[in-house]
Amino acid sequence: MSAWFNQFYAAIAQSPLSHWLETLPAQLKHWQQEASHGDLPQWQKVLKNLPEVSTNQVDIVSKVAIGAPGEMSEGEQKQTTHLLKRMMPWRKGPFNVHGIEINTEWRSDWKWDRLLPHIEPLKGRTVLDIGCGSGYHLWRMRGEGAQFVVGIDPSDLFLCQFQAIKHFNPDENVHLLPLGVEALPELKAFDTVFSMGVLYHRRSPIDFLAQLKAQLRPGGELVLETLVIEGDENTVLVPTDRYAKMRNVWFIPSTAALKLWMERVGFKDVQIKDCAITTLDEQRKTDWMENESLVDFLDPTDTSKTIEGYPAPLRAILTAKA
Ligand SMILES: Nc1ncnc2c1ncn2[C@@H]1O[C@H](C[S@+](CC[C@H]([NH3+])C(=O)[O-])CC(=O)[O-])[C@@H](O)[C@H]1O
Repeated sequence: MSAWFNQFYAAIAQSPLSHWLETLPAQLKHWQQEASHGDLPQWQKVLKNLPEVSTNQVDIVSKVAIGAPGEMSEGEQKQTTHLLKRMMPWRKGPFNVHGIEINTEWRSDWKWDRLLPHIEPLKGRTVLDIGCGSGYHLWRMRGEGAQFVVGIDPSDLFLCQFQAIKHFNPDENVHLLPLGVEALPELKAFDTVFSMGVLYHRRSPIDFLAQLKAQLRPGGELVLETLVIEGDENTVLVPTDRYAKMRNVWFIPSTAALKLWMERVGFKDVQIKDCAITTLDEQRKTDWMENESLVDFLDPTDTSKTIEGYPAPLRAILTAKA
């Protein structure tokens, strides 16, 4: 684990991110101490047992698929499937690892397809994905030619899932750090910052937007994806309790309200690029995520509503400049 982070420190030491080294090592040391009391040691064991299989065949441009047929024996494939299943639930993907199809709860590739035509080309860019989950989109960012890709997500499980994929595709320019957005100093160094599916989990969304802006170099691009509702610039839904059975949903603005919030924190050229209802094909239960999924979160008699009676999940993609 220290090796993962040491690789990251070495990679940023001579870069515009070097000032991160003033705070990051102490934070990750603290995280390591805390995490050692949870499930992390068990997932680390899983990672240690993954077979060593190298490949030159990696497709991270049209999907995330690693390996060519025949590189992994049938026995290794069985063993790997068993080990990866010990890291369930797999939510964001899908991944194909040496023929093993990790059919995740979400078709994260569909979100990627929706946003890619609308963003500045990633070629040569240093990018940050805040709340990156298992890191599916990190690979797709690298696939678009980003030079250096960093994801942050506070979940220990998602870090380990990411490391499992990285084990089979050890790209030194793709990293995931177990941090929440609140742990970031004002880095002002990234060319593009993504944050998808996180704003509604924040109690203070305007502060969150300011934190995103503080990670960008002047002129850098924000790509923001979040739940929205229909309405004008003063429309925002604050659920009385749960939203789609999630306890931690705080603010669901209209796209017009969100645009206003972004402008109020100083973003320029804010544009609403896409708005899509989440379908039952995009988020569903699979062999790799056996818990409840979207179908269980919607009103069984009217799927335009959540089970609590709110508008069903509608997601928008906005871009803006720092
Ligand atoms: N304080 C925090 N700071 C950063 N991340 C956080 C925080 N709290 C929770 N998260 C993380 O934000 C992610 C939200 S999921 C979107 C994944 C991906 N981006 C996707 O667009 O598919 C959307 C959803 O499941 O509702 C999870 O991985 C959390 O661990």
